[in-house]
Amino acid sequence: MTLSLPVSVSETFDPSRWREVDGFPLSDITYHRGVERSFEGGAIVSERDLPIVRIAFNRPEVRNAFRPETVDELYRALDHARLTPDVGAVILTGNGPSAKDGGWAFCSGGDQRIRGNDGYRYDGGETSAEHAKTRDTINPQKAGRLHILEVQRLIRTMPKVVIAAVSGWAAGGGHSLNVVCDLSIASIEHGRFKQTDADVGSFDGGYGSALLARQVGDKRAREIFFLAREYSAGDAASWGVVNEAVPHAELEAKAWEYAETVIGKSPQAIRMLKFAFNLADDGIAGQQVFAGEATRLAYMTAEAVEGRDSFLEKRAPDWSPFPYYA
Ligand SMILES: CC(C)(COP(=O)(O)OP(=O)(O)OC[C@H]1O[C@@H](n2cnc3c(N)ncnc32)[C@H](O)[C@@H]1OP(=O)(O)O)[C@@H](O)C(=O)NCCC(=O)NCCSC(=O)CCC(=O)c1ccccc1C(=O)O
Repeated sequence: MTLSLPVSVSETFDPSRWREVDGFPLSDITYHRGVERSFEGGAIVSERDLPIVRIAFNRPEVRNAFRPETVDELYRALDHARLTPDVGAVILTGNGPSAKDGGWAFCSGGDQRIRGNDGYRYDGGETSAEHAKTRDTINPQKAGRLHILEVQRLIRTMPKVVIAAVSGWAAGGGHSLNVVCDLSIASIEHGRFKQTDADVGSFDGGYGSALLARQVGDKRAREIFFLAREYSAGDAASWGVVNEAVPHAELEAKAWEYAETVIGKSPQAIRMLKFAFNLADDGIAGQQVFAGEATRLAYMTAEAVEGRDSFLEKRAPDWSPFPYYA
């Protein structure tokens, strides 16, 4: 097999770090796995997977707005990353710039052109031209969806660290996606933030507002939603909406650095910490996720093995070797 670099998908993308993930027919996002390569005379002689993936919105001409197909693809890629046991960190970003006007976006939320009364509508396939997709091209057979909220829950509950690399606009539902990611880095030149939900008659009354208030404080969160004013990457860093603002050219390298640091830690400790951070805010659902991991740990003990084996061997369990710790 000849090893080669992947096609570049964004000006911020470094093909030497990534390979395309096979088996995913994608149109609205891109999905790559981090690799370490060795070269001889300019040719790649070997390639080793690293525990990092890169998932990116790929609709730069509409500021990376999402339609139901985008959300389906995003969910599938994130879930694949969740289930891949040797992946520990996910970088979520937006490809760019727009070929139309050079603008950059992380994500501008739901695609307003195909918003119906019951949610966002699937494409009817009448046109493949991205810019011609309007409410007249939707598929009338398929119900509207608001399943970006399922993506939010997946990011929140996946036992891996999701790092937002905010390459441009984070607006509306894109603003909320940044909020729900575990860590965030924004481009100083192009990272711009605006919570436009109330401008277009939408409202993220879940993580997008509640977690934002945790991050920036209640008054500031209300300001961001009620006034819907644009704010900069610098503001976002000083308010706690992102961890750091860095020069655009360094954005993905910084995200990689964060991911590399995270995967240098104990997978179990990171998993337990992420779920512990979520627990109080997520109520019983958060407790369930944390307790699920605690159960996995318990299954690894001789005490739990004795419980299973005694059942299978049709005998009374012998708990005597196991102290009542205090
Ligand atoms: C993001 C902007 C501020 C960028 O402004 P600017 O740089 O001046 O670029 P524009 O010229 O406006 O845009 C370029 C081009 O892109 C098109 N476009 C941009 N955003 C969208 C979009 N969201 N949908 C469709 N098209 C978009 C724009 O029309 C231009 O196209 P041309 O053909 O070239 O003219 C600015 O673009 C902007 O404000 N965009 C809209 C932001 C917005 O309001 N988004 C929707 C918020 S509501 C939402 O996201 C709902 C999400 C959801 O599903 C949900 C469901 C249930 C509960 C909660 C949620 C949730 O909020 O998450």
